[in-house]
Amino acid sequence: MRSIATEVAVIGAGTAGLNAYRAARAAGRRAVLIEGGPYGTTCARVGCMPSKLLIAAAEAAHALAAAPGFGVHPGAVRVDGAAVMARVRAERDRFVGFVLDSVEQVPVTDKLHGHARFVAPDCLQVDQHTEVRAPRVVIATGSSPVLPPAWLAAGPRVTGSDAVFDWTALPASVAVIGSGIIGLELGQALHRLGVRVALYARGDSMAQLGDPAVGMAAAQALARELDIRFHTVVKAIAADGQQLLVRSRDGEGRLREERYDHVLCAIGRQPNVHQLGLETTGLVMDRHGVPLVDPHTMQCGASAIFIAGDASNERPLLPEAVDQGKIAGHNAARYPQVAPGLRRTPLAVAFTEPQIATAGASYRTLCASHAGRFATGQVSFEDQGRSRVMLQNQGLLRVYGEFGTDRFLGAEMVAPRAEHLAHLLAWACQAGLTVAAMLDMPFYHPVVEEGLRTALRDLSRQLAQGPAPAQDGVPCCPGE
Ligand SMILES: Cc1cc2nc3c(=O)[nH]c(=O)nc-3n(C[C@H](O)[C@H](O)[C@H](O)COP(=O)(O)OP(=O)(O)OC[C@H]3O[C@@H](n4cnc5c(N)ncnc54)[C@H](O)[C@@H]3O)c2cc1C
Ligand SMILES: NC(=O)c1ccc[n+]([C@@H]2O[C@H](COP(=O)([O-])OP(=O)(O)OC[C@H]3O[C@@H](n4cnc5c(N)ncnc54)[C@H](O)[C@@H]3O)[C@@H](O)[C@H]2O)c1
Repeated sequence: MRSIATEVAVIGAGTAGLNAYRAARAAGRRAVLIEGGPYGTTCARVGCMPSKLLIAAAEAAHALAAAPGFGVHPGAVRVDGAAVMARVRAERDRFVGFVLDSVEQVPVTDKLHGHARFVAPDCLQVDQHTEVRAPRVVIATGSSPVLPPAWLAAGPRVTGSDAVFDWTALPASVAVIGSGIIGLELGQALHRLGVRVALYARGDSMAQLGDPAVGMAAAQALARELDIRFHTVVKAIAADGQQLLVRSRDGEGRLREERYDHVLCAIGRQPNVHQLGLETTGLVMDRHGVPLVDPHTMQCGASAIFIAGDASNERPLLPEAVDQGKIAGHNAARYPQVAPGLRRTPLAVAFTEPQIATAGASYRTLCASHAGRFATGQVSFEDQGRSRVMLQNQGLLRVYGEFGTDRFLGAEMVAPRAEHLAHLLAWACQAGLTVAAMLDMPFYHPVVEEGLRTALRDLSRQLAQGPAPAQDGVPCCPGE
């Protein structure tokens, strides 16, 4: 085994790792980037980009299906599944190509291929071929889908989301398990492309939502179109000829057996930290076995080990992987002089229709941090002018503000064009605006943002009334 020495070792050449490597080099350190799988990043190969390509095709099909509502009759619509998937794969490959170009810019001497694991806090072993001595390490190993072995045993047609983007045609039927972001985005897209989809949700949670009222509105809006089996647990999956037999039990205890061509398992992702030899590092772990990390410095305890991206299990989203990677790489280079980096207001968007978005503090966070100290304003999009014009008049937006300061705290929504509303709200939140200051901003007409203004006016009224007096026995969450 050969041995090399460097100043900063980065494990994983995904989005977080590439940003960490560049930040460490920019700070003047020698660095080595270690990658165990294919280059190209999860985002470009099997994440954000191919999923949005599939959704874009589904939106095109849906626009035709919705056209008669406007008196426009497009005639017989045919979805060419092979062509849909060919475009998804071709565009995906193009995006991956851009990442590969940037990896090419990394000098060969700074790149190492193989799986790294710690043998000591300052020493990594890469496969069986190289020992890397590094006084500072960034863990940027990403995450993997949770795939129960008992389900996988039913055969190769039980998969996580990665496999979908390599399909060369659309199957006739798919069972989607999980009502998180991946299950809802891909389940709705496949349904709109003509695939028979049933989505199994063990409860009634929807994507990242925690506000029960918004969650219910999302469940109603999506279930209008998609076959969602709420409170239904998948008990077993078995091979049945060319198909898969899914056995499930619903909330009333009824058992069902149904056949599908594929099962898409979307029950969450877990950080890739369990094969890293972390037991040799002395780091303190949380209950999931992920090292405890300072979210402002990305430093694990007082050690010279940093963690970034999905591996940190903090906010497993692309923009966070970029920011965390930069902070981790910069601080690894400066260790022991670490400093807080820029963490932005939380923002998350599920690209369903209507879109599901959260900005700023979530309802659940506020129930813990601001119990009885925040007010809620809301608007339904059912009668919102522009939304009705577009025949997209469904959804609910709830905005939260702080009693006493009038400060805007956050929002949860299922709404038309929520990606844009959520950006506005995240910016307002990060700028520390009060609700009154937000209402002083311009609102054009007729726009979906007028719905946001209605919700803010409602919030303003609730804030002016002050918190409701606490009542014995009544859970005192928001002042609503
Ligand atoms: C279907 C899907 C859709 C998504 N859509 C969105 C979206 O629309 N918007 C959004 O913001 N986010 C989205 N995400 C999330 C986003 O893709 C991730 O948060 C982001 O890509 C994580 O980047 P990362 O650098 O942490 O991990 P990765 O890009 O996965 O990089 C980790 C790298 O580490 C390597 N590695 C692992 N272990 C080792 C080891 N021991 N040694 C060496 N190398 C190792 C892996 O091979 C991998 O290349 C989506 C995710 C999925 C799955
Ligand atoms: N648009 C985006 O930004 C986007 C898109 C896709 C993925 N992502 C990222 O990827 C992450 C992973 O997505 P995900 O949807 O796999 O996970 P998730 O954590 O968002 O959702 C998993 C869902 O599966 C359910 N579940 C768990 N175990 C189950 C079981 N045994 N049976 C049935 N249901 C079960 C959970 O209750 C939850 O609703 C997301 O949290 C997000 O960070 C983001």
